[in-house]
Amino acid sequence: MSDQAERLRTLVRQLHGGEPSHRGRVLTVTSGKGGVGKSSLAINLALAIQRMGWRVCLFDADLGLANVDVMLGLTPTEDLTEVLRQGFDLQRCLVEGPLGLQVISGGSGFYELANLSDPQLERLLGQLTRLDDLFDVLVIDTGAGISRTVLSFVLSSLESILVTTPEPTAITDAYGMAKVIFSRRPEGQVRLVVNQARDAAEARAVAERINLVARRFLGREMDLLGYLPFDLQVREAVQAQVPFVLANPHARVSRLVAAMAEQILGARSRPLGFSGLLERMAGVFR
Ligand SMILES: Nc1ncnc2c1ncn2[C@@H]1O[C@H](COP(=O)(O)OP(=O)(O)OP(=O)(O)O)[C@@H](O)[C@H]1O
Repeated sequence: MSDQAERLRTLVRQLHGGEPSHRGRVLTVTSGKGGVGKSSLAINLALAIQRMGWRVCLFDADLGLANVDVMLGLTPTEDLTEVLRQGFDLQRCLVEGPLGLQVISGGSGFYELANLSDPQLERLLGQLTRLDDLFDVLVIDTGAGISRTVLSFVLSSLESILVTTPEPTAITDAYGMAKVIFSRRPEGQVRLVVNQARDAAEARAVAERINLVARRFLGREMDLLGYLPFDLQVREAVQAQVPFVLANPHARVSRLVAAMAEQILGARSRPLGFSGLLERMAGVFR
């Protein structure tokens, strides 16, 4: 573990001549339970931020079972496995999406991608760090749960958006994820999004329920970034492969996502740059 931490630090020094570049923000969108609407939120949030004028890269880190490209109707030309096997530049995997959003697909149906070794994860994070000059914001859509790969991405970023629904199973798993994040990345921020909530009151009740336990057992709590109601337009947008913020920019769900984007970008930023990914991953392996 400590060897890997040292290798990561050396890599950061090599990449930046000893100086972190202090540029972009890295946001991970994650969840404890699968199927809660994480990818849908990540895509629409990335587009809402891009629409505000920021240069955004959306990385689908649900490696091996990625579907952001499908939800956007994109066909990636380069495969992430080649970056890992041959050391290709990650920039070759960038595909342009709507509004100029740049997307990197995590590949689908590749067992190898779903089971990356530590050095492969390291190489991938190193390549992401190199995108720092090209983008203002990197949105990483992680897989669900607390696997090693998911945690590597989540713990390597300082800002995480934790998605849950009001269902008890999703709430329990969201708390589980929050517990891991707070214990292993105490300096980071976790914001909660309650998807498929009846209304703002239900979302606040869900957040309070999680925070009650989090305050008591972890001594921490999460800000409620926002909520989204159940809305068939979200499902229809997935089916039509056109994100709802584009298909129906004035719909309630779209306005709620735009408000989240404004809240995040208006919030105080810690400009560590993408290089922070590796520095913090080194901390994970310490
Ligand atoms: N607010 C919503 N209203 C209605 N349907 C929704 C809403 N949010 C998500 N969905 C639907 O729920 C399904 C799962 O969404 P999504 O793929 O974004 O979840 P996920 O958490 O990323 O799943 P996974 O864990 O498999 O990656 C999709 O069919 C999506 O259209």
